[in-house]
Amino acid sequence: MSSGYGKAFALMREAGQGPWRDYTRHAFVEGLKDGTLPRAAFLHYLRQDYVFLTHFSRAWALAVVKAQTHEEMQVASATVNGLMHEEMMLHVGVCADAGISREKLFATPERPENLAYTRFVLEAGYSGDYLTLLAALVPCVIGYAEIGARLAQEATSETYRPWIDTYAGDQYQSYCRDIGALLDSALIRRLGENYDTLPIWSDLCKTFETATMLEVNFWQMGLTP
Ligand SMILES: Cc1ncc(C[n+]2csc(CCO)c2C)c(N)n1
Repeated sequence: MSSGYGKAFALMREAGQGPWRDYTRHAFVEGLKDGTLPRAAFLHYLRQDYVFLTHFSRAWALAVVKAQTHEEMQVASATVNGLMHEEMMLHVGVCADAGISREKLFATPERPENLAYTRFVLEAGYSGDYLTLLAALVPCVIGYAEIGARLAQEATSETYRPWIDTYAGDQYQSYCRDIGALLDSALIRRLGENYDTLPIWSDLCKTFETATMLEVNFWQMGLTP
């Protein structure tokens, strides 16, 4: 299922396949699939995710700063825009329907698992270059595409269908193919075609794997409102 999101993503996913499986097949994900995830856990997750996306938008803004080409800047700035004007607004809408006001959503206390993940990604952006930052961002972005695509096929309940469709839909899948291509071209531009033979490659894979493990913790947090 890793095909379609580029070569570097497939290699990084392969290098950290244990954590990747824990992330994409977490009990929270399986609960979305069969509809057994309690509504309270889902809403708790969404509120935390709203906070998560605030910091994630800031990290993508750092990618605008660290970019070296117009296209690299465009992808990053379009992502900041999409996150703040679309994805975060979906969360605002679902929470409003569940009686959680904007004020309450904005004031959500941040859980440590959430804080650890976003500050890890931001640190990759502050201290690292564009490649390091992308390696920290990609598990989150493409992981949801993989989860959405699988759940669209395997879901046995309609309860969480709107959530699944957001990530399984053509628009999000096509965006993730672009992100995979961006990662490939950014690596080749800076390191050459044989980037995966260089010492820096294992550092990038480690960053990818750490972000993946932090996604596992985020799902686990979702199960404990
Ligand atoms: C914990 C957590 N991980 C991943 C996503 C998915 N996601 C994060 S940013 C983005 C859009 C493009 O960058 C998408 C789909 C999420 N919402 N929450």
